[in-house]
Amino acid sequence: MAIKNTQEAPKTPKKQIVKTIVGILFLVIGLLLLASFISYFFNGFMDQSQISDLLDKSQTAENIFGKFGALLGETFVLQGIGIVSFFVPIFFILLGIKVATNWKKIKPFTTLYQSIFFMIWLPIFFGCILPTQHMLSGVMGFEVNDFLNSFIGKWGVILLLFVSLLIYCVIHFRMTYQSIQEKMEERAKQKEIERIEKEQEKIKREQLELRKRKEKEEQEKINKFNQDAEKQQEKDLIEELNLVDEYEKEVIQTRTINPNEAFHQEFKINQPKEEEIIEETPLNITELVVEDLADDEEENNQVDFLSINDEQNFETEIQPTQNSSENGLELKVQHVDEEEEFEATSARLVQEQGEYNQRLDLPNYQFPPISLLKKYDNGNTLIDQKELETNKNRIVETLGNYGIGIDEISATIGPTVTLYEIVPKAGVRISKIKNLEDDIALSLAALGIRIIAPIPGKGTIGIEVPNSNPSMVSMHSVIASQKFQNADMELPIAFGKTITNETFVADLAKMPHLLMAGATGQGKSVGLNAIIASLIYKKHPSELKFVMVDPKKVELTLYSKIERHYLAKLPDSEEAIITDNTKVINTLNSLCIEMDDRYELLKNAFVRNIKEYNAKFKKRKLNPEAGHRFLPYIVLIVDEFADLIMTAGKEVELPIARLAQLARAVGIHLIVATQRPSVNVITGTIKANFPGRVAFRVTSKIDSRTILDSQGADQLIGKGDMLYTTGNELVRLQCAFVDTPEVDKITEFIGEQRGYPDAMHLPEYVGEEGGSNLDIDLSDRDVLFEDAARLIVMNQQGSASLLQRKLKLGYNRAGRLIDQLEAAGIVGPFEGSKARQVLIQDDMSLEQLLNNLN
Ligand SMILES: Nc1ncnc2c1ncn2[C@@H]1O[C@H](COP(=O)(O)OP(=O)(O)OP(=O)(O)O)[C@@H](O)[C@H]1O
Repeated sequence: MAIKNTQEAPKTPKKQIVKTIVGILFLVIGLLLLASFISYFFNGFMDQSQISDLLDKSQTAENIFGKFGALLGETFVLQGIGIVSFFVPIFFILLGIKVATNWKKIKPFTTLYQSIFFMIWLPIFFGCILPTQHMLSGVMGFEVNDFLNSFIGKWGVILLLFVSLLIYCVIHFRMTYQSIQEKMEERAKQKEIERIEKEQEKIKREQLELRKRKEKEEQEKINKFNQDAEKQQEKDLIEELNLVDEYEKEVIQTRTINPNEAFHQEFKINQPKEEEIIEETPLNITELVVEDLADDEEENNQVDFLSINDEQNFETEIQPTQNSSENGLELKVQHVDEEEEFEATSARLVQEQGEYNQRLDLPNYQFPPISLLKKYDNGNTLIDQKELETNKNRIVETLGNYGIGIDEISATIGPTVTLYEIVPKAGVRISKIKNLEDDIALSLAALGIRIIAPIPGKGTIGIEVPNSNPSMVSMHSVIASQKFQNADMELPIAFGKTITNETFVADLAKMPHLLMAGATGQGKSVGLNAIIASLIYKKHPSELKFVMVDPKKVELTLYSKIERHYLAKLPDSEEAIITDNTKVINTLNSLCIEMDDRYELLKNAFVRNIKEYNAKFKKRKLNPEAGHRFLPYIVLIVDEFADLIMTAGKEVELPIARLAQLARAVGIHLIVATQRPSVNVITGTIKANFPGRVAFRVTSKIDSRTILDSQGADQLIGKGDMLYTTGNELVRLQCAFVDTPEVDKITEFIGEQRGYPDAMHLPEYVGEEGGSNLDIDLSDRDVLFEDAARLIVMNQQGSASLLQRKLKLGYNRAGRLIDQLEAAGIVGPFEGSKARQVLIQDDMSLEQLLNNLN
């Protein structure tokens, strides 16, 4: 929809003409005075006598404008105010330009007003410090200084000049103590911002280098993997070849001698006797063969030929082996045959049983119907023509005030914001519009103005203005959309709608990990629910598992209903949704083990990623007896990452970073959300491995930079207004809204259906704190062991958190100490949520025990 800018009507030409003429006259006067004054400075003394009689033609002046110029110089410069006379021509020049052009930036009267002080001050100043230089002070400066000198003395004049200058500065530049302080603070802030920017840039550079390094490493890994695979393949082939070789020999012998094993023995041990036995034995096929053997022992091939003719199956077994045993070239023949045979087997299996269908695990599983999601009344964007017109006028006006002309302006109405696209007049600098961001926001009296200058791919400038009546984007509308329903993606996520009201669908498998940030109450949890719902609407329980970490304990609990369908957990844990931060470490490490296991499977299957692997598995080319299985995608969701980092630090960061670096190929994807996108939560390593970013509204520009590497998230308007990027351009979206009752309905619908017996079990991980006391070697005690023992006995409280707090330790070390204390009999065994019992009651007994230990 386009609104054309109405151009200002031109002024009447007559008025313009008069103005132009007057302007030129002023300009000429100014230039005349200026040239006369300059000329007077060089020739003034020579011309002084020439102007005594202006009408005497015999007398000529050196001044550029002759006697008239000399007279002007004499009057203004020498007899008047000295060098400051130059203010006069400058004023006329400015006035001339102003009148002729009406150029807003030129303000001659303001300039005059501002220079009056110096027109008085400077002549007195020159009169005081250079009393003989009349050209500088003029007669006025000289006389006034003379008078003041006689009145208050030379030092009095100097003081007067200094004080008056100071007062002028205070008034003119508002040079108060506070303002100076503010300026200094501002400068310090500016410096701080610059420092942060530099740091961010450094981090960015480091990230880039890290990413490059990672890619190189990964490439090397892949190369090594391929080489290993090739070597292994060759080795396998040679082994098989040898095996078949041996087998061939065995078979030949068996064929020639069987069915009588004893006969075979005899044949082997004593060949000459053989003939005799044959003679005595009634004629049969075996005898025939042996007979042949005896007749022509050198021609083994013949024997084979006969044997082959004897039994069809035998032929296929012997033929290739026989060839391959001759030289290396036939190796390939053997390989091809086996592959063909293998292909034939899998093809036969597929023909008999059909392709493997993982969904048959739960054949009657019903996907939740879309009707479980609520339709919101205001699903369609309401166009308020008046609001559009007002905003357009204000934008045009504001830009006009800063001298930015507009050729064209158009509006695209989105669910929460309207994008006004501007085509500026030729020659307008883009940075100028960008700098006016705050002014435009002020004049539109709205939060959340974002200026996109220029809009990538278009030659226009975008100004996003929030709608006064934003419309809700329902989950229903995005799930029901063609775009989502027909999405040909591995893990499609319907985030919401773009500014052009199109459903926005992204593939988590491509991202491959997602970092989400936003201040509290801006829509993070709703966003997570939208992601989970999108995946559930597309993926069968056999194809997707979630690992959920929810330190807030309330956000993801609803999903416990679908534990037996969609969740994965550690084998020994009761709850599938992890709310205890200490358990997270085990789960993350367990996921790392799962990742390594999956890589092993991929390696054995000679494929590079989960998609190829599963495709091969479905074609029944991978033997389940060799450990192969259909691999569901695993999506790890962490709702409050800052909390985890605070409590477990590196112990969480390392497995997360490892998963983020490597897990994409094996179908493990991470979605990490945080309220606090500060650099100590989202560290460089984490950031470098999470290319997908979603930012809801954050409170500062710095937070926005941390999450998006650019500002913008601080200007969002909240309530699901978000920016999404995968490293290229930012996309502004309105996140789809899915309410708790809707999630409840979906999980209930799924939960009521038949599921797996339990949540998917992740591999077992025995953490450092997981070992039994029997494993603990008390001769290798922690150096803080005695301190910890004394602290526990003194407080009579056997908890790791006490040690963490008082001794400033990480969780793991405190846990290890507690285990050692338990092994030493100072504290009792683990009692769930209660603190451990302290078994030593006083210091004396403790010292005794410690002595014994030593
Ligand atoms: N996409 C959306 N559309 C409309 N309203 C929304 C949307 N997302 C969030 N809201 C509104 O904002 C409120 C807070 O959202 P949400 O609970 O997701 O915030 P949050 O960022 O998770 O907060 P916290 O970090 O404190 O949990 C919601 O109750 C809802 O009213």
